[in-house]
Amino acid sequence: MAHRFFVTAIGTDSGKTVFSAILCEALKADYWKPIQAGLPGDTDSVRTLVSNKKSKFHEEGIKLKTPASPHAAGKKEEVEVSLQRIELPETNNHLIIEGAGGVLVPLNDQENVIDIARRVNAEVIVVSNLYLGSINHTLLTLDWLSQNEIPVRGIVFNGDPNPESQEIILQRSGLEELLHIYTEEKITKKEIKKYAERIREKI
Ligand SMILES: Nc1ncnc2c1ncn2[C@@H]1O[C@H](COP(=O)(O)OP(=O)(O)OP(=O)(O)O)[C@@H](O)[C@H]1O
Ligand SMILES: C[C@H](N)[C@H](N)CCCCCC(=O)O
Ligand SMILES: [Mg+2]
Repeated sequence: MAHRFFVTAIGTDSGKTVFSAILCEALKADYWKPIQAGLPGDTDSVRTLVSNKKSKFHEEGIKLKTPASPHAAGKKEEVEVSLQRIELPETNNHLIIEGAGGVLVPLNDQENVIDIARRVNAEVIVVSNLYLGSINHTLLTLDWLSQNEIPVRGIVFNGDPNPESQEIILQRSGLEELLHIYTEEKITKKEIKKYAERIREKI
């Protein structure tokens, strides 16, 4: 059966795009960014990082130039940002869907980015970082997802190891660590392939 994963994180610039490229490469999956705020977009980045020929890169759902929260970018550019305007692309392949920022980033006055995951019935993967303060940001995110009955497939750590942080996050959440992406000098096709090998057996 084709997997449908929604990649979220504890914030912005957390490594969602990097991890989405890894997962696309591991599963030869398609990629889709339903809401892009800020250009050039993540779809171009993932396209340049993925090596396999099967992955397709779908047109973004809503594209905004302003690098801001989608609700603010939409207001500024006078574009309606809403769930209703976002349509799941057609594919029989696995699909990796990348959110924007974290779970409660607003699309508008009522809707949030995580509502996209709910609407398309995708399994959520949370990218967590390991800076001081990230335990709280991660546990708040996971607690909100659990309280709202949104299933989480697992956690991906991105950054320099911090065993105390990683252990307490895994222990409190009861979730599986799917992958640890270390801080690399540069993220290129080579690094993406290396991590794709590591996650393939876990997914
Ligand atoms: N492990 C890593 N090693 C080196 N650079 C990294 C690593 N993870 C992320 N980066 C770099 O950090 C920047 C932010 O990462 P990324 O674009 O994946 O974040 P994001 O969560 O997708 O952000 P957004 O919310 O804008 O979609 C990028 O330039 C990326 O190449
Ligand atoms: C511009 C950025 N790279 C993302 N596209 C959008 C991040 C929105 C974050 C909103 C917030 O949590 O304050
Ligand atoms: Mg991104």
